[in-house]
Amino acid sequence: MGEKILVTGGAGYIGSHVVKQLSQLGYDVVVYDNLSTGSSTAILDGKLVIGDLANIEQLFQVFAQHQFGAVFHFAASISVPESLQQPLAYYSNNTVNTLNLLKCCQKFQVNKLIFSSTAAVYGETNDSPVIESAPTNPVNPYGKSKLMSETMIRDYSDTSDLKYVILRYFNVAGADISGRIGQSGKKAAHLIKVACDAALGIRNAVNIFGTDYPTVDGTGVRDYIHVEDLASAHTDALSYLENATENQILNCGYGKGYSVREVLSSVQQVSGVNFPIIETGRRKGDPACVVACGDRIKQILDWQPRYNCLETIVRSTLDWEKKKLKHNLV
Ligand SMILES: NC(=O)c1ccc[n+]([C@@H]2O[C@H](COP(=O)([O-])OP(=O)(O)OC[C@H]3O[C@@H](n4cnc5c(N)ncnc54)[C@H](O)[C@@H]3O)[C@@H](O)[C@H]2O)c1
Ligand SMILES: O=c1ccn([C@@H]2O[C@H](COP(=O)(O)OP(=O)(O)O[C@H]3O[C@H](CO)[C@@H](O)[C@H](O)[C@H]3O)[C@@H](O)[C@H]2O)c(=O)[nH]1
Repeated sequence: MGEKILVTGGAGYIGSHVVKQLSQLGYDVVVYDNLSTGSSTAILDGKLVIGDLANIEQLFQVFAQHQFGAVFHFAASISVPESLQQPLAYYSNNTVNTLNLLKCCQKFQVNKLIFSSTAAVYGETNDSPVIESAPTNPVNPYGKSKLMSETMIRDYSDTSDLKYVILRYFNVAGADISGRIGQSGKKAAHLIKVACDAALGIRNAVNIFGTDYPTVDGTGVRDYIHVEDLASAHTDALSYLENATENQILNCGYGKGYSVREVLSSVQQVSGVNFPIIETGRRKGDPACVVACGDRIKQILDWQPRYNCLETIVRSTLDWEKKKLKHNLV
């Protein structure tokens, strides 16, 4: 067996894809997850400990039981609109619970951390594509809660042996290429998933949130990254940390933006269903355009994305949503 790795939130959408790839590489994985949005069936390999990061005593026990070589920290609450309604819940789950995890790393001398951050830390930015050194001005509690976590990680690292890679994900979509896992969270309302649901008749229509943005066609522009490529960025980050002398903050995106209309048209074309589209007002907290400069991650980690194509991303999401429908998993 390889090095022992702790994966918080490994029963969730992105975490489960990383657990799969880590196991394929021979790592010995322990998932710590409260199953609030994740599912035990998403863990294809490795051991699951059901527990909440707020329960620091249980977390201490897990660290005491295993000698972890590294920690991947995915567990969090992830909905921007929900964070605007329940900011304190987001600061508790995303910021305070990251502090709990850092206390465990300190107590048990675990010195490698890979943290799931987000493009939401940049907020409204005039830069497109956005580089990692751009100002961080998050416009919603979700983004702020993640930026606070980044700050704690950086400050703790400055005074300890902790080495970290903070990965700032852009818009994650798609599913396991072999069709075994994908996004299952009931509250997930990401654009590509919602559009696939409409194509499959699970919902009647798709709302476009805002048509008056200063973008190519007035709708929001985002950089969509396939979850398999995002997962391989994590295993590359772990390899990097094996010999790292420097910490890294890296964007995870392809550097190409698509508007909401372009995404909807791709889903209609791939599915062959012209579901209704309703133009509505802007959603609070949404920036106009968020596109990564993805040069640094390729340079530092030698990351080589394999699924950099909107149609591929849409097709794999649609296949997964079809499978969920067929097996009554919706
Ligand atoms: N999905 C995206 O587009 C996206 C974009 C940027 C960043 N991220 C970040 O990636 C990470 C994973 O997101 P995801 O899309 O896989 O979400 P997800 O909801 O599918 O996964 C989160 C997992 O964490 C678990 N969890 C939540 N709170 C917990 C707690 N207190 N204790 C133990 N387990 C807990 C959930 O049960 C779930 O399994 C998050 O940190 C998120 O902020 C996601
Ligand atoms: O029914 C919908 C859903 C979304 N959108 C638009 O589609 C774009 C993408 O929205 P969505 O898929 O909800 O993702 P974001 O709000 O961009 O946020 C995602 O991407 C961020 C990083 O960029 C992550 O931090 C968040 O966790 C993740 O939800 C935005 O312009 C939305 O306004 C619609 O028009 N209609």
